[in-house]
Amino acid sequence: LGYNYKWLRHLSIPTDAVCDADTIFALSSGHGRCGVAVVRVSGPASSMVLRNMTGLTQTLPPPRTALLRRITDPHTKELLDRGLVLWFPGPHSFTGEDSAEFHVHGGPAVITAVLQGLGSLKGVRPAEAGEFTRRAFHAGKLGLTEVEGLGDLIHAETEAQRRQALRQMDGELGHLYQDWSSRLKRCLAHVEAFIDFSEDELIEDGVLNQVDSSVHRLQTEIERHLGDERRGERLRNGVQVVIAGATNAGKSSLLNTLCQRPAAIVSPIPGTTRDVVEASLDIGGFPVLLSDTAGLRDGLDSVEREGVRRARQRVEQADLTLVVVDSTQLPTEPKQAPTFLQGYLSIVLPQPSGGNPEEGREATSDRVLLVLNKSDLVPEAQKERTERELRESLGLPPACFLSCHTTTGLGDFLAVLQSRVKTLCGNPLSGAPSLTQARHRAHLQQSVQALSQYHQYRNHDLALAAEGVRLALTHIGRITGRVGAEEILDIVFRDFCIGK
Ligand SMILES: Nc1nc2c(ncn2[C@@H]2O[C@H](COP(=O)(O)OP(=O)(O)OP(=O)(O)O)[C@@H](O)[C@H]2O)c(=O)[nH]1
Ligand SMILES: [K+]
Ligand SMILES: [Mg+2]
Repeated sequence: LGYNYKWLRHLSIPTDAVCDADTIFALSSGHGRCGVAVVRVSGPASSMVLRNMTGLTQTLPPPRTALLRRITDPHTKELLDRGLVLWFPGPHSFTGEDSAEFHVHGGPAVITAVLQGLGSLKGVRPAEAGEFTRRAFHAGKLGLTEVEGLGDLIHAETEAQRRQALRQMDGELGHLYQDWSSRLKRCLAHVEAFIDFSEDELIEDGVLNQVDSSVHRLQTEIERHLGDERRGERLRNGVQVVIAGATNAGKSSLLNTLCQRPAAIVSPIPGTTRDVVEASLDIGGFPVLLSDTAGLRDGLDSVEREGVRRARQRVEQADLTLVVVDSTQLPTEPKQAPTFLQGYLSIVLPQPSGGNPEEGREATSDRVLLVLNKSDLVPEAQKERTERELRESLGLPPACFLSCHTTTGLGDFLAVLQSRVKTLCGNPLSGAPSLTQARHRAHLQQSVQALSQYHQYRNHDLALAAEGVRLALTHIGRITGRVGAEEILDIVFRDFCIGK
């Protein structure tokens, strides 16, 4: 276990999980027909596996160097394929153990034959989901946030997601949490020293004041990290964009235009859409989960009413709502357009309950985009004057004229949409690394809460105050995996596939 032993003591992991002597193997490249498939092997028997499968009886290949070999069945010696083999002696491997790789032709029969050959060797078994990464974690090659970053990198579908995941895998988020953790440890050590030695006057009085300000600074930093309006989580999970509006405004047409396929049924019959229809989009490198919803009206039948209920629910949860308006319904006198649209918005969006109306208006502007659809049916002059009126009227969210039929105005609309989505996700490369997971958020919130326990008891019960710091430390430790419960590890590794 080498140098990792020190912090492994803090992990309540059954020792058999750490010292698993099995050698594992799995197909690490994607499933299905492909040019090259990579089969990975890790564990103490890796060198034996390599010898038996490649006929390299005397010497092993030089470390980390590809060698073209005949790959054979270990028992019958039948030729299975010719491919590249690589040898990674531990600890300089992904898992920290002796490992090997076979790069073979990606046909299903070749892969099956190689996997069967490996499985027939003694002490060698198929890997479980995430087991390679789990071994890397136990060997101290990766922290838990790095493991999660790796998982996100494997699942990243857009450019911005890839950047954020890579940053996390590189350890930036882990370092931030590690830094908080070591500062908390120092605070705890000082409080405990004060408890133990202050009566003998072996410790100066200023120590506690220092701890006070350190704890205070930490609280502020963690709270700032928490106050990111979920940008990192949004980038990781996708921005929730909901299309809403009256029946027949062209909501489903907009969904289909944006995802460039007939995902939702379009028809001139009002009340066509009932179920929420979803599509994933990549908007300028940012992930968007777009939902089309039922047109809002007092439903005629119970099914439509349920559709409207679901639509309203989606709007409430949305990061951004595209409110679609049929432009032919706009007043022909452009001066009246702002008032008309204010009224339209108040029907589509849930009414803000109390609070400052100015604030409510600002929040609406941020979370809404008006799409004035069917612009092909509106005279050019009326459009221009309406646009001018809308620009000059305060308090309305930005509005774009668009025709789903001719796609006129689509470019401008996409530019506005992209800049909104970008703001909602933040730049994954600038500033401090983002909070990316609800799991981290929960522990950080509990950590901040525990720190307020410190302040609460600081003047009358130092033992309880110290307990607050200890608790805060435990929660940060749960994020990085340094202080771990097996369930947390299970949750993290479960998200990996076999071969990772
Ligand atoms: N001229 C014109 N017609 C459009 C445009 N967009 C949609 N339509 C038509 O408007 C009608 C309603 O379109 P849908 O996309 O089904 O409208 P919806 O808002 O999803 O309707 P519901 O699901 O019933 O609420 C269809 O006949 C579309 O062809 C447009 O840009 N121009
Ligand atoms: K319709
Ligand atoms: Mg529809």
